[in-house]
Amino acid sequence: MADSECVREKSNLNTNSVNGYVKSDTFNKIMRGHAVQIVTSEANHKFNLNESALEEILLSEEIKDCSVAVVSVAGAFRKGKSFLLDFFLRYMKYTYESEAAVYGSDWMGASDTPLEGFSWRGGSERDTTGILMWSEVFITTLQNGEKIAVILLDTQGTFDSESTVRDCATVFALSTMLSSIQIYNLSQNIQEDDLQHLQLFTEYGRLALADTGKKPFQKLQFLVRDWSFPYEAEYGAAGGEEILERRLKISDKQHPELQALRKHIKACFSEIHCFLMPHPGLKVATNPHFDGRLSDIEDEFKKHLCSLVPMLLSPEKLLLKEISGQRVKAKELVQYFKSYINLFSGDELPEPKSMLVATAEANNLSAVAAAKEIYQKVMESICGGNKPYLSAVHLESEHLRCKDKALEQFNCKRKMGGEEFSQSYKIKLESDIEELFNQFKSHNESKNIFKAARTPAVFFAIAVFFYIVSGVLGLLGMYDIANLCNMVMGVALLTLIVWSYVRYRGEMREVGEHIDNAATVVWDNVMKPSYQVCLQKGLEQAANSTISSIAGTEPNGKLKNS
Ligand SMILES: Nc1nc2c(ncn2[C@@H]2O[C@H](COP(=O)(O)OP(=O)(O)OP(=O)(O)O)[C@@H](O)[C@H]2O)c(=O)[nH]1
Ligand SMILES: [Mg+2]
Repeated sequence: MADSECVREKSNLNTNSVNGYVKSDTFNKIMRGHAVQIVTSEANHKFNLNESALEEILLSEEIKDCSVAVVSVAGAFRKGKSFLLDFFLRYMKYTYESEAAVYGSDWMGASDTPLEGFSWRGGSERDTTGILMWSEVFITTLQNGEKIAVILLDTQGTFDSESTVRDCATVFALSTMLSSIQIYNLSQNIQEDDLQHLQLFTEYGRLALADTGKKPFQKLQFLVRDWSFPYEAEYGAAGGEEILERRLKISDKQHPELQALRKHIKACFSEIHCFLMPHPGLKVATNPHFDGRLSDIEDEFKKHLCSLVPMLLSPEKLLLKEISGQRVKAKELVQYFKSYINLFSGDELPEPKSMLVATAEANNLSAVAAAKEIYQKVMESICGGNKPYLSAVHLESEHLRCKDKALEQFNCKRKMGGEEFSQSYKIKLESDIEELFNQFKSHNESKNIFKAARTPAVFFAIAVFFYIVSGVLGLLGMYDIANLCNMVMGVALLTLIVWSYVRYRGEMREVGEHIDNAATVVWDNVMKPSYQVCLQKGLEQAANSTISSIAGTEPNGKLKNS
């Protein structure tokens, strides 16, 4: 946009224009509206929505049924986001408010007026936290007569020393999801790490949204501050497009990882643009007493600000917020704020990690997988598949040997993140190995033919026992009890038939399980103890007879008649 377009002469105004910038004391004195903290960042790294404040702005009679254009500025901390937004505010007031005409002929205002609006300041410590919305919503009418509302959002800068990667991703993703124009504020250049962070944050936002098959976000405007290479690409939109084209170019020669990153970014936004801003001058960057007055800002910066702001915010350039192809009204935006913030405060989304933590995690997980594979392979060769049954003691000692081998392999592997970090993965490996061992154990048990035959043997023994008892009782004339014994025998035989059917057909497996459990109970509580008692008695008897034959006495203690 030409410089002259920015300077709007209002013939009925008594203003004093110098170098295109208006000297007017009235400008900015009437600063209506204020920044409202919509999303607050809590000490426990949670984000809260200030619903009442949001509703107060968006549900006001005047705008609640209007479609909205939401402009947000995001990016690293301390890079002039809030400062830029205050110029947006000046433009909005000048262009969209009827009284704005009294301020002068140039939206940038007087050269000696401090810059006000969203809080901004110099220094190295972060200023903005959470997400702020300007309380005054600007209203304009489109050519088709539709009234629309323009909303400005300021966001917490990313990568300050108090925020986790999750905090940064949440703010960036939330503001991208809720805005129709996201301005990605960068310093000096578009670097590969800027693109990587954009990929991470937008992926986080995309994950939170239901996949509609469409591009999830609308316009992305890269804004490079302090561009120092105008001889390579000129300041402004044309130079920006040139740089953007170079940075987002995909070629076959590129590593697949770099190609994927670029494809991802292009797939996320329906429009991507770039603008190169010159340095605003040393007073802006280094003077602690700088209060934002235009007279302290370099002309080159003001000139390009004058083309950037209308390019984004003039009525014909505004982009209406759409979600899933539907225009969003102000009252609906409240709902979206609520549901999106809930998405990010829940546990459903994976935790975005720093590059080191994510790499160290992947590293340790692959070491765990390799060690587990070794354990599994060796155990497989000992007791897996069609290998014969192994005694429990033998299996246990083999398990310990293989476990040691796997742990040694895990310890030997080089891993990122340090000893303490990998300790939790070692614990995970041990528990995974125990789980695998339990599987091998039960598989091994199933190969024990005696254990497999326990259920039929128990029920068959019950049937035979009660058959004999009923015969004896029949002989003694105790027919009632004999009949009862016959019935128990019948039930035992029937159970045996059902069990055989279940085993053969593989159906009604829970019935089979109950029968096996019943057989185990009978075996453990009745048959095994009686068998052990008999065995012990037999052994005692055998020992006694051996002793007595050596001592020349009868097993009952009497002397033999030799
Ligand atoms: N070098 C340089 N400094 C700028 C520019 N714009 C503003 N500043 C200065 O940068 C400092 C920080 O400005 P803010 O607007 O508070 O920055 P911010 O990105 O909102 O910072 P946080 O809220 O902490 O994330 C101020 O001293 C501004 O004067 C610019 O384009 N280049
Ligand atoms: Mg700020």
